[in-house]
Amino acid sequence: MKDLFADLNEVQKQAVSTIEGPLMIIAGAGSGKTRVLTYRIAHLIDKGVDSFNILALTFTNKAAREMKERISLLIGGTEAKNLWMGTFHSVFARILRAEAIKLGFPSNFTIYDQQDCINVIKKIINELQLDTDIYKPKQVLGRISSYKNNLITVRAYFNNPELIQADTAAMRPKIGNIYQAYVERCFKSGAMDFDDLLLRTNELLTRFPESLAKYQDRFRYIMVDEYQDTNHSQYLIVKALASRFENICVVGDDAQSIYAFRGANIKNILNFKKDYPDAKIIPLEQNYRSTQIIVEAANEVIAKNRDQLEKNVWTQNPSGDKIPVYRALSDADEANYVASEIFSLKMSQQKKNKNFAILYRTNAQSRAIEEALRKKNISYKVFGGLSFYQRKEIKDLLAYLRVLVNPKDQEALLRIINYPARGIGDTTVNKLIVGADQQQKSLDEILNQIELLGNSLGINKPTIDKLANFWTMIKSFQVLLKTENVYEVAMKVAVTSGILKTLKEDDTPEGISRVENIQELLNSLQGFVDEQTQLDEGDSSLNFFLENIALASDLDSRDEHDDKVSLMTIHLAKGLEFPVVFIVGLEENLFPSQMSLNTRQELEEERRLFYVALTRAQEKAYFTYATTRFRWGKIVEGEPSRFLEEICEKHLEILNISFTNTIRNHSGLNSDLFADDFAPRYPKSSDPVYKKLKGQIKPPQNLKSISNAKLANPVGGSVANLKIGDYVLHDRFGKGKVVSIEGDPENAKALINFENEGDKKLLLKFAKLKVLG
Ligand SMILES: Nc1ncnc2c1ncn2[C@@H]1O[C@H](COP(=O)(O)OP(=O)(O)OP(=O)(O)O)[C@@H](O)[C@H]1O
Ligand SMILES: [Mg+2]
Repeated sequence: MKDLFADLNEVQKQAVSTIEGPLMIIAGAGSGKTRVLTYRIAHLIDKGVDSFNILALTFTNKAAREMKERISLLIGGTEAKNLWMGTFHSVFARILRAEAIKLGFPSNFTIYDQQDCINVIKKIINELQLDTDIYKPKQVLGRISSYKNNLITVRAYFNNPELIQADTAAMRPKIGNIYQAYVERCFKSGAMDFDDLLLRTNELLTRFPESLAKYQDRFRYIMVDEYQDTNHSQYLIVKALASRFENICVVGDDAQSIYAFRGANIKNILNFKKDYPDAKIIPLEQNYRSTQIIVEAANEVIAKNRDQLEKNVWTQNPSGDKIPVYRALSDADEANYVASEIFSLKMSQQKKNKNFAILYRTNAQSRAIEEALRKKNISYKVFGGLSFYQRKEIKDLLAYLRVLVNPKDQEALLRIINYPARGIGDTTVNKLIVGADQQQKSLDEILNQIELLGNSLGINKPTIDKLANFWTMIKSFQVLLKTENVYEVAMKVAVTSGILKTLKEDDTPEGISRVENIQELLNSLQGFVDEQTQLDEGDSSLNFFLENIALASDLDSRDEHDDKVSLMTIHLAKGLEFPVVFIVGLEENLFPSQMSLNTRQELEEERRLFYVALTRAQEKAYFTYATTRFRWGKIVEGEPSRFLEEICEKHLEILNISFTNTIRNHSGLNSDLFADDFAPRYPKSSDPVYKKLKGQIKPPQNLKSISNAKLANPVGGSVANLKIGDYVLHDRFGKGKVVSIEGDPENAKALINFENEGDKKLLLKFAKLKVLG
């Protein structure tokens, strides 16, 4: 056991050793809040608190995993295993699984992602014959989400004339009706959306005192990181759970509250003292992350905000380099500058790709940067954006799996009922939906009796047969699920449903990459099965796999061993740190965003976002802006962001760079430079910059063009020739010896005896094996 206190300063020690009673740590960026939380948990366990009684809520599941690992290292042993740590959504999804029946939901309820929710809303808007230009589905969903996060149920909505009036005044009087239909439909489908995971937890804790008592008793020590970004619903859950023992510790930074648009409520910080009058409040002011210049520049910007708690963040770190400001002539120029700078720092300072982050305000900005990095052969990973699990082919296969677990999941069922095409048209589907509504049944109940009911629903015999065949197939997969592991079942689904066959018929590069994606999903299922069988109490159910996917944020896939430059929006970068950070697109109307210029509060949130971005940097930060940028299909001109002007010139190194990146002027006269931006500038249509920009508008090349032959056996030749008695090396299981091989060459499986992991049966097609001979 390590001396926990050796790694902490005096104030941090005080925070870690205060274990009883309410405690709030409100402190600046990089001052060790997350570190204190980690050490505090280790200290609690060291003091004899059962890890079973500790709950810690983090911003991402990855952050929770890392904290757990750190705690294990600090205290040794396996105690940290029992800790409940994760995001609000994943922790309370787990609780709801156990308690769902009480709320009228099946325990295998589906978790709808945003796309599922939007699909449901679109259908409702359509059925109510409303105009989607007025009732924009995404906006309607946002509205419903904000009601839910403020615990305004449908009934509460209709009892609140003010809300109804507000929606009516916004020319959307039917929002309440959509909300009502939406909630009913989700309930009928046995599905919860993200907001429901919190709303239903609140319902559970309020309606069922015995459940409240049970979890209060269990979670005797509660900790919340990034407290500034909790919403009302989360606040109430924490408050309810903590009300018995009041051992609650929240850490946060009001200057980093950046999720107001999603309902985060900064008042939660201000109310803490009211809720717990005895609360101890500890400020941390020493920043350990960044150079002096970065800390001072960040302080200067945030000082312009009126709504903030007084703080004095300082650091003993070296003063560091000034922050270069690069004025680019276009987004492509900006991207090339960033890529060249990364390239040269890698050369001159032996930096690794993973030491760099490029942060931007909107996802769309990544495209130009990606292109520039690709040209320089710098590997990168884009976080956010369209995640792997949202791709059509992946959602299709997942929809089959969802129906197996929860046949009431109507979104999933409608997605696959005629995919791949099996002659069940929209008219038939509508008849099924109408029939189900009339008979107060769910679609799966109708399908269960389709041979009996089909006729009365006006469906002809051949179509009834098709429906019956489809449903028999689904049932047969469900039976399989009882005996086979989830990988085997998914493989069977992909083949038998015809998904793989249909995708393989398309031999364009896009089609091939879809097949690859399906194989990647199957790989991850195999990985999941392997991983769960290794854990003593692993839950290897399909349900658990699907839940992990539904709750996974893209950030969870960040791998420290992956040497890649990180590209992400600033919102995602919260809590992270990188040696070198580029903040790009520092232009008025982009950052601060155009949408935020209406009120002081909105502008202040943008400024906090800037503060978050800059304080991610440890050794060096860069600012860039472009005087012209390709946005919304046209070229727009940009002025430097006001945030640049809020930083004292002495912290900046103004680079006056020509288009070719050669001449640098280190004059430091940023005001001159900014003045220059009011002068007429590029582009004119005859201008080379304009032409260059236009040249960029090509659709992105699909880089994957792997032949079908390779797809059929992605492992290549070596494993194909595997013999009994060969020694092999597996990524995770280590060294082993082949005991037997079975099955046809396409689907051969080998039983391998691993030195440390014992016997495992692996499908050679996917197993990452190296033959040692
Ligand atoms: N007492 C200390 N001695 C040495 N390093 C420290 C100390 N406290 C914190 N650090 C380091 O400083 C960095 C910032 O710490 P941490 O991430 O905990 O700060 P934070 O307050 O949570 O930041 P943010 O506001 O960005 O979430 C980390 O690399 C951490 O290991
Ligand atoms: Mg932190």
